Amino acid sequence: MALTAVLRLPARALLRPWALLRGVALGRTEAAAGIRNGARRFGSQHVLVEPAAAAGVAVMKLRNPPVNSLSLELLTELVISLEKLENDKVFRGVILTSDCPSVFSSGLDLRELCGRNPARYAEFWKAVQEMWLRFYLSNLVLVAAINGACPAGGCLLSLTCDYRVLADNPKYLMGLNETLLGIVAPFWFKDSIMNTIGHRATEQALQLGSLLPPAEALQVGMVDQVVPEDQLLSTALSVMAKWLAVPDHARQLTKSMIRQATADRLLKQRDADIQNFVSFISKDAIQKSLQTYLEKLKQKKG
Ligand SMILES: CCCCCCCCCCC/C=C/C(=O)SCCNC(=O)CCNC(=O)[C@H](O)C(C)(C)COP(=O)(O)OP(=O)(O)OC[C@H]1O[C@@H](n2cnc3c(N)ncnc32)[C@H](O)[C@@H]1OP(=O)(O)O
Repeated sequence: MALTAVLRLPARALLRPWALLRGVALGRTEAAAGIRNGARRFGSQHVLVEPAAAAGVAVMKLRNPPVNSLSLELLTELVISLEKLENDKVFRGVILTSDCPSVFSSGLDLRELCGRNPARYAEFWKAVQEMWLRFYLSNLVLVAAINGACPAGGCLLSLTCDYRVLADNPKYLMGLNETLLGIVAPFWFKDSIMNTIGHRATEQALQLGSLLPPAEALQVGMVDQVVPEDQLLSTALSVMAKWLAVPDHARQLTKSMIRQATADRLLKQRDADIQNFVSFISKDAIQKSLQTYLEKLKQKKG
């Protein structure tokens, strides 16, 4: 960033060196535009973060076109962006949404699950674990504004949030559909959904790999609200206002009391979970099933 541009920055940006780094990542024009509007805006290649109209609230947008598949890069950038917001005392809540049309996130990037070597699988899985742990245990209030399809890992990401609002569109299917790919959702995916929709509903949803349309997702409790698409952000902001009316320390301790035990199950066996993943995903039969699924997805268009 040129010295003249630095000098034009407001004092509060200079007090936060990472705010300058964001500017570098965004490119000078975009960063400067954000600051000129009085709004601090930052981002990385795949995650855009901008302050919402409400004080203390940031909107975090996934932007890994075309379908926000959760690649190693996107997972890493999500964790870094959340950490930056947690370290910036200005922010108390985050609205998580998508910058890609009609898809919130297509789940884990299938290209990360096929044809890679064991070391890369291990690195990728560590990043999936890290994303889940950091979002699930975040001190901030996280509200998911789900503006598109939300299968598998995308659903998992939304389940880390404190509240989910889904836009009412029959194409916006949501759920943990791993079994339909011939793979198995690990225990902490299962814990996330079971803590949200309960034991019986999980037995069905997880074994069947159900992808639910909005009305059914609401009925089973996978989301807390379904609203017309043009009201998604305003609803997320109203929900956020309600959650932010509670004193942070009391809410944070309560959240941790409810969620820590679930997170500890993974924390106690992170390495074993990575080894399980690597040996499972490396099996010929699993690779074949994933390749077939990926090819079907590609052929869908033709
Ligand atoms: C004993 C126990 C041990 C346990 C050990 C662990 C086991 C492993 C656990 C792994 C858990 C996995 C979790 C996952 O998240 S797997 C990913 C599952 N995701 C899906 O099934 C969704 C697939 N995608 C779709 O259904 C559609 O793409 C979607 C509805 C999201 C959007 O549809 P749309 O029509 O808008 O777009 P297209 O389908 O045309 O897709 C556009 C291009 O994007 C590619 N694509 C789609 N999804 C993915 C993906 N997840 N990863 C990579 N690429 C993806 C698609 O192929 C198109 O590509 P092309 O343009 O090249 O054709």
